[in-house]
Amino acid sequence: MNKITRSTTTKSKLMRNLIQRRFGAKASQIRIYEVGPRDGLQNESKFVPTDIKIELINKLVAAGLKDIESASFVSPKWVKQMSDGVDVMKNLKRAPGVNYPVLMPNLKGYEIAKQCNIEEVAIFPAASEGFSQKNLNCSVEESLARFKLVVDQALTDGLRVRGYVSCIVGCPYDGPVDPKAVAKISEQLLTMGCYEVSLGDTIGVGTAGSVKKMLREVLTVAKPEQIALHFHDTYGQALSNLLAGLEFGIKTVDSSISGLGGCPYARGASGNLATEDLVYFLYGLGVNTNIDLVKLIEAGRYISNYLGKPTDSKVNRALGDRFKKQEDIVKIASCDL
Ligand SMILES: CC(C)(COP(=O)([O-])OP(=O)([O-])OC[C@H]1O[C@@H](n2cnc3c(N)ncnc32)[C@H](O)[C@@H]1OP(=O)([O-])[O-])[C@@H](O)C(=O)NCCC(=O)NCCSC(=O)C[C@@](C)(O)CC(=O)[O-]
Repeated sequence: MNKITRSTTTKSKLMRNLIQRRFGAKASQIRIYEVGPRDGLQNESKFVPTDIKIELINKLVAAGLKDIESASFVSPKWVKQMSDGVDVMKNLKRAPGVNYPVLMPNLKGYEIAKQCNIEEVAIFPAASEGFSQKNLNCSVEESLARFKLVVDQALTDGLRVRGYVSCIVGCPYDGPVDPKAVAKISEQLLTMGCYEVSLGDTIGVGTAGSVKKMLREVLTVAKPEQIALHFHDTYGQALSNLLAGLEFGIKTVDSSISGLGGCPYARGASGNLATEDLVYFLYGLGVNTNIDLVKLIEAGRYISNYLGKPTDSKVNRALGDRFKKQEDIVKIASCDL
């Protein structure tokens, strides 16, 4: 073994050891939950035709993603972009081993979604009253009562249910959010029967400091393996917030292809953490995600080109067309240059 290869191998081993000490032995099992086809597209004003939505989902599957939130069944009067959920889910050819969850605000959405052979549903109360009123047209308490009906029915039908909590740090209408309120809703969702609670920094105001404070409270009522992190990158804090969250042993991360995303009812919100940036970041930590970054970048370009705007993923912009092989990108990310 020559000197350079030896030093590279030693560096990789050191990196793996560091990660295992810092993030636990199973850091390599981080699960990426892709929200691009739902959260990513719901905020786009130009209607994306069903076949483009389906092609995007297929490209994400080809890149290796295993959990892809594919549609929402909300009122078409509220979010027109998502009004073709039935067509998306009925025409999508499901790949084995891939989970295609869908989001809904009430039993009506559940009943429509149920016609589409779904296996997992997502519900989305907020930790703040102001956002609940704007996004769901009801109080937090009323929303929880509606969501309970969805959960009860879904569990009776043998489906899995994921719960989001929106506005985990700040609300565009009420300002700062008390971590205790986030913990309370998280606990209620778990008690209802959600297998996982995804903590959404809807407007991306969180910092590593505020996210840690919030997580300390939430983890008094939930185990790290019941929690997912969902960061919008409005203030450029998503990756540092994620690093803070990984230190608590959380192993599921939401992200959106090309950094698309945002809620039409959250003033000032921008896109989610970009999946390309997340995968690059994880490869840099020595975490093998089994995602093909070349194909992921291609998926990001596909949807950005369709939308006629540049990608919001910095990694996609930086790597672009320069690399055709996955191993070359992984080398850059892990500094094995
Ligand atoms: C909850 C409602 C429906 C209340 O809205 P409303 O106007 O109070 O409800 P309604 O019961 O009076 O219904 C109004 C109309 O919508 C119909 N309707 C009612 N429900 C459905 C349904 N499910 N599917 C299809 N149609 C539906 C209903 O039948 C009626 O039609 P009409 O009789 O007038 O012809 C509305 O506020 C809504 O749909 N909100 C959803 C808004 C949304 O999708 N926001 C984005 C997702 S949340 C998010 O992105 C955050 C997250 C999850 O990513 C995490 C994070 O980032 O923090």
